[in-house]
Amino acid sequence: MTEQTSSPNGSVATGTPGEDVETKGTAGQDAQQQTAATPRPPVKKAPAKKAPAPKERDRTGLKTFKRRVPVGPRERPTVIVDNLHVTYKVYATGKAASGRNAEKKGLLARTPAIRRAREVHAVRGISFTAYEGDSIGLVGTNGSGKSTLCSAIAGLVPAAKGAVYSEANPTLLGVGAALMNELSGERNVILGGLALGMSLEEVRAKYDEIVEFSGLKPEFLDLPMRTYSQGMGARLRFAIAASVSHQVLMIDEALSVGDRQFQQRSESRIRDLREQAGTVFLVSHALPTITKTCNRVLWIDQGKLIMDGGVDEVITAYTESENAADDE
Ligand SMILES: Nc1ncnc2c1ncn2[C@@H]1O[C@H](COP(=O)(O)OP(=O)(O)OP(=O)(O)O)[C@@H](O)[C@H]1O
Repeated sequence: MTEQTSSPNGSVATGTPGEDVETKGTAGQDAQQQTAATPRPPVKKAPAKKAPAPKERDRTGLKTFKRRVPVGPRERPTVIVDNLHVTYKVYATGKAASGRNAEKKGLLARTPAIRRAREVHAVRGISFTAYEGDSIGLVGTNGSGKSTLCSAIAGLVPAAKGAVYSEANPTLLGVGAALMNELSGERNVILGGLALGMSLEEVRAKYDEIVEFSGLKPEFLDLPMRTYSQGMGARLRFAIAASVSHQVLMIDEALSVGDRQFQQRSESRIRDLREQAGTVFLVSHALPTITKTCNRVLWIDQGKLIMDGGVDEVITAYTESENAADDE
């Protein structure tokens, strides 16, 4: 289990609270496998080095820890969110009315703008544990903190307080996920695949599958992404991201812009990812999509976790609360 850090090279440290930190990576595994396959002459054993002390906090304000007790595959926690708080500092411009503009306040006053810092407390003490095989829907009204929570899990926004621990580097797939607008769809498939850690050969091998999944017509692949509709862009992003297995994949409204056929394909792909023992978070206002793809739902309101439970239970409570608010 790792704390999600935002290290520039994307590496992730693994650890358990109170124990020493280990770095998880394929390089180390490869080295181990190589050692097993090729016998080497005995070498003098170096005195055991003291393992480095755990990182207290990185610049995201998150800690690193190592799991102590091995647990069964389906009970393996993949993400632990512990009393997480996220705040944004925003600057609101105000107008100081003075002199001949004294009576002209607001938009008409031509006096210098005053920048006032205001804090938005977007996530307020959320705690939960996600397990392998979980597909977790995040529901809540606009501005309740769902996207912020996902960004914090992905290490894209720092925690003001609390921590996020993650088994792997969570991948966040949002409607604004970074592809290059000036490049063609084809180039973006290659770029996106490389960004997800595939080699060029792997991307080439998966290219046709990605394009087919996206449902984009071949003639569009030569065109720059800026000429694509929002739905077409979202389909390509999802197709690229879904072409690799993710231990933790977060999808933030990225499915809502595709057509019905694409949504069905995506829902089925999310179920596959889940079955491959990954963890999927799905932010969506489309409750039927959540019902079809998730086994668990978190209801967030005003930055707080209101309910964490089975799909029917949480969706029913959330819908009732929404209906009651509409009646008021
Ligand atoms: N970059 C930002 N800077 C300042 N405030 C932000 C920023 N992003 C979000 N917020 C604020 O944080 C709060 C939570 O926003 P967030 O986008 O996480 O909610 P959400 O539940 O995902 O909303 P929606 O369903 O509309 O996408 C809101 O009050 C929002 O105004």
